[in-house]
Amino acid sequence: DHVATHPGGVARLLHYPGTDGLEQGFEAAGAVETVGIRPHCDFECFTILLQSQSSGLQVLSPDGSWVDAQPIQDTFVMNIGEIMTRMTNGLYKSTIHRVVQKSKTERYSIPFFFSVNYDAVVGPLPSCVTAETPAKFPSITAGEYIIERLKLAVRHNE
Ligand SMILES: O=C(O)CCC(=O)C(=O)O
Ligand SMILES: [Fe+2]
Repeated sequence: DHVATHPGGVARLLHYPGTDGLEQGFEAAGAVETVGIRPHCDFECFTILLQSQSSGLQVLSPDGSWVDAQPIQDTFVMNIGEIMTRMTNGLYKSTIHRVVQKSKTERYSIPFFFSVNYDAVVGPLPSCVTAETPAKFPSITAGEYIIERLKLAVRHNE
């Protein structure tokens, strides 16, 4: 529709080398911090992820446990991003996920982050705002929001 006439889109080409020897005692070794990607939500509207047949991607379940998103041949994983959460006023929740590379097999993945137009103002859609659930997020352009989140992520990794 009108917020996706010239949408932003970014793809990452990721390679996680095999981690020989980390399979046992992985968590104890504190390797979660160093091999893979820390827990995060994607910022954009949604993500389409292609992953090789080596596992590693995990999704945080509402009960607080990490669930393996086992690769399924010829399928993509879709993640809801934070812009979608904001547009739906929290109804569609962005998924917290991480990558824990503890396999001897190397892993490749290609996430494609689909944003709406960077100059589109995103905020809770009128159909998602009611008297019982007032707007939980201010409106902001998608581009400004993504820059803000990227800056935070960079600061976090310092
Ligand atoms: O490599 C993966 O499977 C996930 C990558 C990811 O979550 C990200 O780049 O935001
Ligand atoms: Fe991600």
